Amino acid sequence: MYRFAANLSMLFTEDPFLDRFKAAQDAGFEGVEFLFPYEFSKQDLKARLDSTGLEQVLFNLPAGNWEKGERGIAALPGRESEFQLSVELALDYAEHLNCRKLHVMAGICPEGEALEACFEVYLANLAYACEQAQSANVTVLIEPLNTRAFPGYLLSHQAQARKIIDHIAMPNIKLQMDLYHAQIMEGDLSVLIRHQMDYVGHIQIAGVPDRHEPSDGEINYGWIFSELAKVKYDGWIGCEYTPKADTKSGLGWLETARNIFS
Ligand SMILES: O=C(O)C(=O)[C@H](O)CO
Ligand SMILES: [Mg+2]
Repeated sequence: MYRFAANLSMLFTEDPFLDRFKAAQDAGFEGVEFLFPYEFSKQDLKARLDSTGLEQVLFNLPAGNWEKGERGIAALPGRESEFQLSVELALDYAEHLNCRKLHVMAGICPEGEALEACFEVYLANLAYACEQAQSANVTVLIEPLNTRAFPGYLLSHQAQARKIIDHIAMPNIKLQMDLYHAQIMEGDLSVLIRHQMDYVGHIQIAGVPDRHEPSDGEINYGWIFSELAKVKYDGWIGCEYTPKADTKSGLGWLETARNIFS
């Protein structure tokens, strides 16, 4: 049966980052994910995992200059050697944290660059990342992001991601199916769940349209969780949302989900 992971980049932000692991454990989570671990030492992160018994489920490769608006470098021509170094760094952290999933962000095609050139670089970089990750028993994830929150991002639809996965044709590239993004871009989530789970390596959830708790907004997650149970999804569900108020008071939905589906 699937398990819920707390995304520490968005949850428990009432606490300093390294204290969020204990907060997640106290709230009953069994795993954590986050965007970028690199400002912290592997040792400090590992110590939090060891002391809480939490599993490190996922994190992202370095994604360029986030403050300057970069959202990944995998598809950026001329940044290939930077990308290769980012793969090396991420795999080093992944090994230390015993993390088996890494999200490779594509990026936003720069002004003046042809989309075809960006896609070519993207495919070559993904193949490189998969080759490096395979010996480390790590799965590379690609995630379509919605164009409202991520204007210009190279990957925005589930079918696009499936085509890329088929093209790379390696066993350790999978889809990071974030239902928040999928609902905004295409909806029809039940059919996506029923027909594309062979591609899925990780799922994330949040309410739509405001990316608050799953209990907030237009998605009926009670229905979604039962659909995931029907297809026997037994991976992780990353809780990647901005709490409406504070994290703890917004966790009632998780209690309900656990009572029904665990
Ligand atoms: O924003 C998301 O949904 C993600 O999961 C990316 O990793 C970071 O933006
Ligand atoms: Mg996501």
